[in-house]
Amino acid sequence: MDELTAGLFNPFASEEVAPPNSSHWEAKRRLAEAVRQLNDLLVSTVASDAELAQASAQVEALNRTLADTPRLHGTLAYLKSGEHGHYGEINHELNAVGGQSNPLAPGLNMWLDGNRAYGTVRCGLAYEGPPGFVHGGFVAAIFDQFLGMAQVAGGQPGMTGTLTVRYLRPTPLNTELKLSAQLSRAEDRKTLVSGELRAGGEITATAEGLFVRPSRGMAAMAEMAVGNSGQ
Ligand SMILES: CCCCCCCC/C=C\CCCCCCCC(=O)SCCNC(=O)CCNC(=O)[C@H](O)C(C)(C)COP(=O)(O)OP(=O)(O)OC[C@H]1O[C@@H](n2cnc3c(N)ncnc32)[C@H](O)[C@@H]1OP(=O)(O)O
Repeated sequence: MDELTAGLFNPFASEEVAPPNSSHWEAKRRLAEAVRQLNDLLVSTVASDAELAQASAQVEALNRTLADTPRLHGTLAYLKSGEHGHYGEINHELNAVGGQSNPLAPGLNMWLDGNRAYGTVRCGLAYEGPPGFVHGGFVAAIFDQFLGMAQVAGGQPGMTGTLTVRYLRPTPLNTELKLSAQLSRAEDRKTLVSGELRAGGEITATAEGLFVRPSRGMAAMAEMAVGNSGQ
């Protein structure tokens, strides 16, 4: 474990969503929730063209305001600022699948109980693929993140090498989905994790992930990413 992996799992180790660690994240979670609602409203509204044009102008004005505020580009920049918590806390807020403060993320919550990992997630209308059901790419993304966090319990966290998803039946929108996972094997740099996704007690998909700790180590991988986050 290193600076990045130390404490990574802690914020997730609770059945309740871990509360924000500062007023900054509290404020950002509120904004993220408002943007999630905006997403749902955008895909469902059949307002007039004039109303849509007016809404666009309002959002564009807000974007200009936020573009003029101080910004940090990427989780590593947040970590290096020293003001926004440890890596696990920052990832808990900004991760693309699990981040509470990232409106792209459906907001995956997860926790450990013994040697099993559990999680819950709900995907709104913006995640629709087949009519009324979650897009399969998001199901895979949820497994990638969930199994990716579960493998941290094995003590040798790595990057997703291979992820196999078996879609057994469609996964419904606007429904609390339940995840569970267990470590199948952890040897040297490879960790194998398998998991299930359930809706209303029925398994809709299963997955197996093989995670490989990079030969250079995770921290070196992160350093390699500096400059990729846009300015
Ligand atoms: C970016 C910075 C991140 C910072 C993180 C901070 C700490 C957080 C800590 C922990 C949290 C983790 C949370 C993750 C959750 C999200 C998961 C994702 O979405 S990850 C993104 C998608 N995945 C990739 O982009 C991988 C891209 N691929 C690679 O980087 C490399 O190919 C890598 C690391 C997978 C392997 O590279 P090698 O050079 O270290 O591997 P070699 O030495 O060749 O192989 C070692 C063993 O692994 C097998 N192997 C290698 N690649 C494999 C693969 N793709 N599938 C299956 N097996 C593979 C090989 O056959 C070999 O096995 P034999 O020892 O011979 O038995």
